[in-house]
Amino acid sequence: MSAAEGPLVVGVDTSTQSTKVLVVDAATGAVVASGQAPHTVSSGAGRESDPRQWWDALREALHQCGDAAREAAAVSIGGQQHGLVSLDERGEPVRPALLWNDVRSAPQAHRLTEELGGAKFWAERTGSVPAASFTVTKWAWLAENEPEALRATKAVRLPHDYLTERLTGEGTTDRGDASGTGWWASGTEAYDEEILAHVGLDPALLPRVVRPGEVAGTVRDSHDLPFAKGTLVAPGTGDNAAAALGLGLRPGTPVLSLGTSGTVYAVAKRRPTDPTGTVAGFADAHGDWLPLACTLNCTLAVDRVAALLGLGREAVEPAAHLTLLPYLDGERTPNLPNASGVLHGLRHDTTAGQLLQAAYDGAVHSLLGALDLVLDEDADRSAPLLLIGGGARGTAWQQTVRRLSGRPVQVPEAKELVALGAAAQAAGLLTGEDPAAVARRWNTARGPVLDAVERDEATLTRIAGVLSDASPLLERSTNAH
Ligand SMILES: Nc1ncnc2c1ncn2[C@@H]1O[C@H](COP(=O)(O)OP(=O)(O)O)[C@@H](O)[C@H]1O
Ligand SMILES: O=C(CO)[C@@H](O)[C@H](O)COP(=O)(O)O
Repeated sequence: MSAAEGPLVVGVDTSTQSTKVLVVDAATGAVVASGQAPHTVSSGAGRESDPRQWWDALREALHQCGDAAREAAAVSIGGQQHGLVSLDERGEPVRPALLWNDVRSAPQAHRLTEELGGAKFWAERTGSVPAASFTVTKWAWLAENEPEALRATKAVRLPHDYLTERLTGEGTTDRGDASGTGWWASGTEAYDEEILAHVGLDPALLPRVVRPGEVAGTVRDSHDLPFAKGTLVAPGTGDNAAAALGLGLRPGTPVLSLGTSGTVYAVAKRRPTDPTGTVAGFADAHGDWLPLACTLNCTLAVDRVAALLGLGREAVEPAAHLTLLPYLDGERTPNLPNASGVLHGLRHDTTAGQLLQAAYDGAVHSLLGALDLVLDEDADRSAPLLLIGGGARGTAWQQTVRRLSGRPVQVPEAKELVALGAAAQAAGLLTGEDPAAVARRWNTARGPVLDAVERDEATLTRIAGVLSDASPLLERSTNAH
């Protein structure tokens, strides 16, 4: 037996690049054991992963946790949002999952928006204007490009649903992740029959939406994970909603997450309906809302620039007059799915370190442009930004966010806030507490606050100018993919 004060819970983050698992003492929030195993994502035109690999990675990450995982009284799975997992009648994937950062469905996003009443209709109905990331556009892409795969599909799941179902044997999801599909009406909090009919998706193929605080199921008999039969399984949720739980987030505090995706969000009491499409009007995992903006190019894009230059991540030098829009994967914020990277201001004396700093600046600029939009009008504009995700550990990321936001930046010591939020959700099942209150009791957001510095308006203005002037180039496909 472990020396924990309370029962143990397991929180999982099945994210784009890897699965991370924490075994947590529900009484104190102490992390008793942890594990991590990588995923592979296809390169080239699309971004796909085999869902069975997520299960294998979960098993491997749990194995790294040793005996602690066996003692878990409850488990919860948070994961990358939006991915389309299509399953056959045996529950096996019909094809690899189409991931959130696969932009091939950009034409379908555009077409669906126009066909069903325009951006305002979608924002009012679902909270969001569909971009290529949204599941509904991927379903429409499948219908047009792989009709046989579509016909073979007998169940449609999101990444976290897929793993939860393999644990419990029941098809379930939650409001947070459902709100990123494009077929969940945020006004009525139910699947939208008109949208589903329009894209030819039978609602019977979709999982049941479990309410916050409800048990999604229990661990079934036949599986190869170290959980005991009957272990409670919480609803789980999308990774951003899970991190919001993991931080015990209250309205008015903005979060900037630096991972494969860059995201900026806050908890809100009012249902978001942004017709410009910059802010996605997601639901959070406990009854409020999570207005959020997301970029496709964050840590991976900057790491790629560093690798091309042969530099380490921290080898930056002030970028002076150099602008790099690091849209290596196309971009979602701003909505430029066909874009590629653009460099402006190169001179004989430009250094590699300046080029790298310009990549950081370009990546952070896109996120900060949406910061005020995700906050309620009465939010305190000088409150610290919470910086999370793998990139938050990097000094160059921290300093770039600090300089371009002009705000204090708080970096929580806890590293895996998505998995921690899932663990808090699992703990809430045992104690009857609100998971965000559990996380506050665990004091998960504690960490150093970097003081505000003067905002670098010149750089922000320069990047905005290049973005605007390069607009025809950014809308054009390079045909490299
Ligand atoms: N010490 C570090 N400094 C800067 N970046 C880091 C550091 N450690 C990890 N990262 C970045 O974190 C990213 C992974 O972050 P993570 O939030 O786990 O991504 P995801 O959830 O999308 O899988 C990597 O792409 C890497 O660039
Ligand atoms: O698409 C979004 C949010 O809308 C992304 O935030 C995904 O949820 C992937 O997250 P990471 O794996 O990068 O953390």
